[in-house]
Amino acid sequence: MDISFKAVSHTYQPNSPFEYRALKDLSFNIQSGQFVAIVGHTGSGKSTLIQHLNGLLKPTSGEVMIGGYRLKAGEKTANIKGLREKVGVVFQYPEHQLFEETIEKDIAFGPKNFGATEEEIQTRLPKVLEAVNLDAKLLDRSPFDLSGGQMRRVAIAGVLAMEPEVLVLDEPTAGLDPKGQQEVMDMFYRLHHEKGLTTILVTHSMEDALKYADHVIILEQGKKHLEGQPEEIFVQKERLKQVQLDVPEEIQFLMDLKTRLGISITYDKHSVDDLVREIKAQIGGGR
Ligand SMILES: Nc1ncnc2c1ncn2[C@@H]1O[C@H](COP(=O)(O)OP(=O)(O)OP(=O)(O)O)[C@@H](O)[C@H]1O
Repeated sequence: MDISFKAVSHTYQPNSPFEYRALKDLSFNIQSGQFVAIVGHTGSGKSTLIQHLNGLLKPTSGEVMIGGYRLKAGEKTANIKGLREKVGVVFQYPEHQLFEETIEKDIAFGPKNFGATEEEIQTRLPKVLEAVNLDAKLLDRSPFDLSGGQMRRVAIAGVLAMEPEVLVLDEPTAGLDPKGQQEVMDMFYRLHHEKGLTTILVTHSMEDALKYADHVIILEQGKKHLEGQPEEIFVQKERLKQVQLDVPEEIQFLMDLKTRLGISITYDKHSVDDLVREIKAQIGGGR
């Protein structure tokens, strides 16, 4: 689904002493099928932004379009349930929201709520278990018997079981060890391509944004600071520094190669082997 924000502002608790303008005149477009990273410091408005994607929040002014669904102040969104079915949100620490007595019931909760039949649920279950790499033998167990990493997979399976078209991920790897982080991100990346999803990832990791996203939006105090393709955005060291963000390690490495050794390699999601080959070619290092 195409998504657009048109001059969106969001003010919390308006006309009260606690009034806070968390989004300020924000405009951008996301095309169906894109993998977008939203990056920004604590308090820059990332969570506020993503809550507009499934109608948990509405703009105070401006307009959000998600496919054919419109969110606008003073206007009732037609069929908001349909929107929530199509936009799956994996909130931070989603395992905290598990509550059913078995894993099967927890995964089935969302689809059931949206009217999926028992038969449909039984067809979806093996697929989502496979996607998150969970053993079907666990279905009758309590989610609370599992490890933290497995509990998160159950929670993610519950979102996938809704068969969303748009997947919104709010820091999905927070609190996982490095191996778990990579597994979870690789899983989302695979799903994104296999299912032709539109994916919106909120992250603090410049490396993840570089590795997985094809479009990046950097927020600062509720405003758009930078937007574009990762390889355009992440070379802008000074602009990133203004908002206390660093150039991702891989890009910094390529920049250092250029300034220190005169080796010029354009960023292109290299594997280590590709990189070694290119460096060798430039320094005349033979095979
Ligand atoms: N319910 C609320 N009432 C008042 N202010 C709020 C509310 N929720 C968030 N804010 C404020 O809005 C600003 C943006 O918050 P938001 O959670 O969107 O930022 P964020 O970029 O997601 O931060 P983090 O990385 O810490 O999750 C913050 O200054 C926050 O204090």
